Amino acid sequence: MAGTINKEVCGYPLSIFFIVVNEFCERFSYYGMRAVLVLYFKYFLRWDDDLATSIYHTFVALCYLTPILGAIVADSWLGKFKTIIYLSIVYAIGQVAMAVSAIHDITDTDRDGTPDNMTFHVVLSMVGLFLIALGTGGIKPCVAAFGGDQFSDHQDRQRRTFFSVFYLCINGGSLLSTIITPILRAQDCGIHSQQKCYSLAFGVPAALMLVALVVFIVGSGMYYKAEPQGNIMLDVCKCIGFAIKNRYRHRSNQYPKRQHWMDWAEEKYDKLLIAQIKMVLKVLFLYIPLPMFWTLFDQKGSRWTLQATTMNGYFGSLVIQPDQMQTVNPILILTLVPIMDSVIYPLINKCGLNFTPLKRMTVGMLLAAIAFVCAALVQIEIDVSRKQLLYLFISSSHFYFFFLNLIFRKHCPPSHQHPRTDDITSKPQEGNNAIRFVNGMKTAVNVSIPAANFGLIEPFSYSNYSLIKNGKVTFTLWSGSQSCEYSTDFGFGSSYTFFIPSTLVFGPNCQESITAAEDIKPNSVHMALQIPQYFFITAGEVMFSVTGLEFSYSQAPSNMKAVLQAGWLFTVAIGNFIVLIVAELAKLPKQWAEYVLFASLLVAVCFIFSIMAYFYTYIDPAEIEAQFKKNVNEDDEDNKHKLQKTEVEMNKRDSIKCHDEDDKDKQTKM
Ligand SMILES: CC(C)C[C@H](N)C(=O)N1CCC[C@H]1C(=O)O
Repeated sequence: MAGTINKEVCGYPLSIFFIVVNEFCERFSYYGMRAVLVLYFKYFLRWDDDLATSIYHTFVALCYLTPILGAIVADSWLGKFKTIIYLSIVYAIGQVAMAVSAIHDITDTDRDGTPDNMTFHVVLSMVGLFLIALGTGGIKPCVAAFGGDQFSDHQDRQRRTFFSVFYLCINGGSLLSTIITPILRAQDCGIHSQQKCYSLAFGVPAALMLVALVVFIVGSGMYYKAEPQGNIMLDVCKCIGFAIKNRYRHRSNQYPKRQHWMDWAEEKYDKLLIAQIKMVLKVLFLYIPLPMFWTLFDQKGSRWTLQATTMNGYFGSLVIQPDQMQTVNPILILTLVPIMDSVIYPLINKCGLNFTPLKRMTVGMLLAAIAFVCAALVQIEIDVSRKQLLYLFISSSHFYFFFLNLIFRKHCPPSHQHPRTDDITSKPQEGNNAIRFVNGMKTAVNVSIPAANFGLIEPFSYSNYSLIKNGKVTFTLWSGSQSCEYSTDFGFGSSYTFFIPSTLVFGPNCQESITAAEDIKPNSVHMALQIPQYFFITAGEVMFSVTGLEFSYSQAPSNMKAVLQAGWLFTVAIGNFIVLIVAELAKLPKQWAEYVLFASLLVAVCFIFSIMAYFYTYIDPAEIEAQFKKNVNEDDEDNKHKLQKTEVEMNKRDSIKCHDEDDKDKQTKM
């Protein structure tokens, strides 16, 4: 950061305050919008589950692919500062487009609460998502690298702390927004008719993105802004291309070997550029095994959440929904990052162990593998409890149906004596409870709750199953003008059949008259058992991801800092793709076996990575670049001297020649 005067507070450049606040707001915006996106697709745009999931994952993957674009623009053309400003504007426009696309009143001409021109909403939201992916991905590598740029070469320790604080901000922002936006979405809003408020759930992230932009601009006067160094990526590609071609041209044994294949570009390209490309390639090569970490990490949003749906979420009086378990990750990040930085790493140092960045990343991968072993153990526990429940279910249902048949035979005309066979045999999805009613009365009964209507149940018949959430539910039973209420509490993943007896007396409540048969017991394995797996994956993330972020910065040449950050984020994108592929291909009969398979794969990859890391030599790019520049200057001096010498000699020769010619002239004249 030569030549910049930057205000410092406690040894840290003041400018980084604006950068971390910007990151906090940006991550709030991104994760907040993402938290309600699938529900928006499903309930607002009315897409089916498959389409909603595919578009969601495509969007997430795109967000981690666009960093390459942003990095190229920043390092080669606009510089990081301008790239962040321009792409943040694109990003904010995208968020506003999303918020507008979720206002149902815009096309609700008949005012029935549903949009009448769905194409408008779909097109606007897709344009919005594209702009968001471009913006969030584009600025992500630039913001991290721009933050790193604010430190001088001697501020290594401060820069490391910056990357930790940066990670804390990412997770602080995401934690807050994933709690807040679902609450906003659940509100009712609208001009002509009230609907779930997706526009507010997207509007608040849009506002936060504008705040992020303003905060970043306010800090403008304080930043160190490294100048872009021309179309560096084009030069890099050309240089690599030339090295390969030149090597191929000189493949015969008669040409002496060169130390590195990139040295074959020496005939045409600057030695500094070749050295810089070597630095980048070395790090990129090291990145090859890394997507496997993200493949495991990203499954906490899918497989682990599905696992939570088969568990019991009652924490005392607090009920945790399966998808809320994911917030354990950012919560743990907020506690583990400071503990690692101020206790664990210094302790390891004190023990005389050199815990290098690559060693930390290796341990991080191992911790993620342990997390998956924990997930497998929890899965085995769930499977065992389910087997017991299934056994209970089968044995109790035998008695139960025997009992029902007796009643039917006694009360039903022969034409109605058809006990149904489509009884539920497996646990309901997503932690819901499957409920049905049997009407033992001679008159039809209507049963309803605010969220579902079981319809009119004919005498001596069953209703269909309805899925309802956990918690206390009050059913209202109607027969003609008479009604009564029946309340009960549900856990997660159970199934009940409620029997309305012929002797039911309607009154204010019919609590005592209705009997419940438990077809499938509620989930018995507690969600708290997932905490160890969350702990290990998050501890792994702190060691792997925070370190990787800093490593990518510190090992990158000055003109390719953002590019290498983009390379790092690219490993996240590939990890996401692998999850998509695996979800399609891996059809292991047992879920716990799949977890063990992933853990083993990561251990294998980790082993390969540790070998690669062993051969990696840490460099100080600034020092190498300075050395090259010095050499070039010295060469320039040498060249100048040589040139001067040559000029003098040439002049001498010329004057001798002139003298000779003068003499000749003189002689001829004579
Ligand atoms: C999934 C959490 C909300 C965020 C996660 N702990 C995290 O910080 N990241 C996941 C991918 C990289 C990083 C991020 O930059 O968002």
